[in-house]
Amino acid sequence: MDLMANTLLSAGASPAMIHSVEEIPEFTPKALGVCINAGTLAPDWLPGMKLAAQVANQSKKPWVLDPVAAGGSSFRLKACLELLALKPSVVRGNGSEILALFKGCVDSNSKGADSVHGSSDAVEAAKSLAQQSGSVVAISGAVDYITDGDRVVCVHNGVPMLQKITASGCSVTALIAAFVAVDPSHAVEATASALAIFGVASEVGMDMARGPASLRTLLIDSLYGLDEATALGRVRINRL
Ligand SMILES: Nc1ncnc2c1ncn2[C@@H]1O[C@H](COP(=O)(O)OP(=O)(O)O)[C@@H](O)[C@H]1O
Ligand SMILES: Cc1ncsc1CCOP(=O)(O)O
Ligand SMILES: [Mg+2]
Repeated sequence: MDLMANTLLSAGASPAMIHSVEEIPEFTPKALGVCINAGTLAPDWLPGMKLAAQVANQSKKPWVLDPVAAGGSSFRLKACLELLALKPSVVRGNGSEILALFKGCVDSNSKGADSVHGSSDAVEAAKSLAQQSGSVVAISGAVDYITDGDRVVCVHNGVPMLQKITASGCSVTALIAAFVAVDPSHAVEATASALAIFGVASEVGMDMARGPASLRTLLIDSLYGLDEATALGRVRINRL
């Protein structure tokens, strides 16, 4: 939650981390976008997540799902599939998470929040999942893939060290929610842009980082200080 909120603040967004069902009906309509993250899922939390998705839908606000470790347990997979059925604008996961959602079964090789698959292993699953769900599906990894079931856009920014920072994936999903909030009718473009900008910030930070802990800090600083020339000069996006 710390890294997610600070990522959003650095990028100029205004985060609020809300859990309670008492607050969600009043709070959610005020937000321009919602991010629902399954990371620390518990039975007590699931009703709030579903309610937030429903209120976002009623308020015509985009919402984005991060199905953290979806293949890790039956409870988690069922919850993520129920959330996906509530029609997020975008679902962003790593290769293993997108494959678990597509196959609808737990993964006996699951490493939990970390992927055991490359992002390219999940491209066909992501296309089918996007067609079935109506959501834009993004797979993160060495190359990020974003699809609406028809187009596939690739983002080549980022550094491998991001895998050593917990919640880097969660944070880029939050950034996707902020970008989609700005341009809800172009969810593919907004998602690719968020992934590219997060990747560029990590590349800039990596020039001075000594390891994951310093990169974590430099990532936030780089995102905050990113200028248009650096962003446009370093973004690498193409079509598959
Ligand atoms: N090998 C890599 N090279 C460059 N960027 C990467 C690599 N692996 C992950 N990333 C980037 O790290 C961020 C988090 O992605 P990922 O590690 O796949 O998510 P998660 O933490 O949910 O598993 C994304 O912005 C992604 O592009
Ligand atoms: C390690 C862990 N366990 C539950 S949530 C979480 C963070 C996962 O974050 P990310 O998918 O961004 O690495
Ligand atoms: Mg993750």
